[in-house]
Amino acid sequence: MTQILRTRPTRDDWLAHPPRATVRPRLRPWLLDPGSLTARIRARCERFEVRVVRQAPMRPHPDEAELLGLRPGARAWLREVLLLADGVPVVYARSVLPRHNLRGAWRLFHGIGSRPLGAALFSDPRIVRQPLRCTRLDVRDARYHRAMHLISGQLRLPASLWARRSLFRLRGRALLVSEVFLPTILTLAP
Ligand SMILES: C=C(O[C@@H]1C=C(C(=O)O)C=C[C@H]1O)C(=O)O
Repeated sequence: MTQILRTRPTRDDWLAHPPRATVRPRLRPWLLDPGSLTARIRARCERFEVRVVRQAPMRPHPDEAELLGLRPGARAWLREVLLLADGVPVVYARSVLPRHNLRGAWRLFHGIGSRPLGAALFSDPRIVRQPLRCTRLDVRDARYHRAMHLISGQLRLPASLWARRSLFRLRGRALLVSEVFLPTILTLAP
């Protein structure tokens, strides 16, 4: 019998609240904090660093495209970074911006370089964050494998990783930011 792997997570797998039964208590504040993840990490380490892994036009994950109202297969601007606390990767983050949103107000996205996106997002009162959603990524999801690839040799990944995401809107135009928490996030104070 051929096993049909559903591509997941689909939209309905992203939850408004992390389930108490499956999310470790120390991880919950990281999934739920509506503030800047950059600021939260910075407050818990000596040296914070954004390592830009890729910033280029790419096809987003199907559920990302759906959330951004892009037709399947459409390309968008993808920014992938690792956030490091005292030299250790603690988050794999990916931000997706529809290319037609790149002009105008979201042009900040283009030139941000290795400065943390969050610093720009949370300093502009015109930018509104939509509610956070979270999910557990496992080997069925390309983002799990991407995180695995990016930190291969540095960390051993568990069978699944919790992630959160939210839309940021500026003049109605959306940017999707997703943050995958690596096991090392638990070495920081909750
Ligand atoms: C949205 C934020 O920006 C962080 C920094 C990012 C970047 O520099 O690409 C991406 C995602 C976030 O973890 C934040 O700090 O909350």
